[in-house]
Amino acid sequence: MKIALIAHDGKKADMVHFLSGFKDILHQADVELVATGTTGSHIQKAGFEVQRLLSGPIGGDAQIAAMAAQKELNMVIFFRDPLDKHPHEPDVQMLMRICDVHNIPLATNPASAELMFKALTQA
Ligand SMILES: O=C(CO)COP(=O)(O)O
Repeated sequence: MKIALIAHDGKKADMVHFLSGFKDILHQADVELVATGTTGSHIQKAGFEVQRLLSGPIGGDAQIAAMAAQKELNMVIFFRDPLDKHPHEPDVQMLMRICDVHNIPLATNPASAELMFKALTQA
């Protein structure tokens, strides 16, 4: 199970808080985490093992999209900040589109992500 994690700056604390509530699942041997650069450093500091890609604005979102297109991801958690502007908005839209093209579960807020993670515990 490979899970991609991305959070805009205004949502990084929410991401760490969210993941901390699911430590048991996330520390399982068959769970791999991958994240955009800065999100990944926050996640690492919180004690999780995570593969860090480029920072979002310089291509990290695009790298995650490429992994999704190659069917390397089982799930994408992308906490977007709808109240902020992002210079790489085209990459953000592209990543979400690719998830839809390939039918990859995508959560863009903690409530949806929680439902998806709870489903994992029942699988
Ligand atoms: O910009 C992002 C998502 O669009 C996230 O990138 P960082 O994790 O590098 O901040």
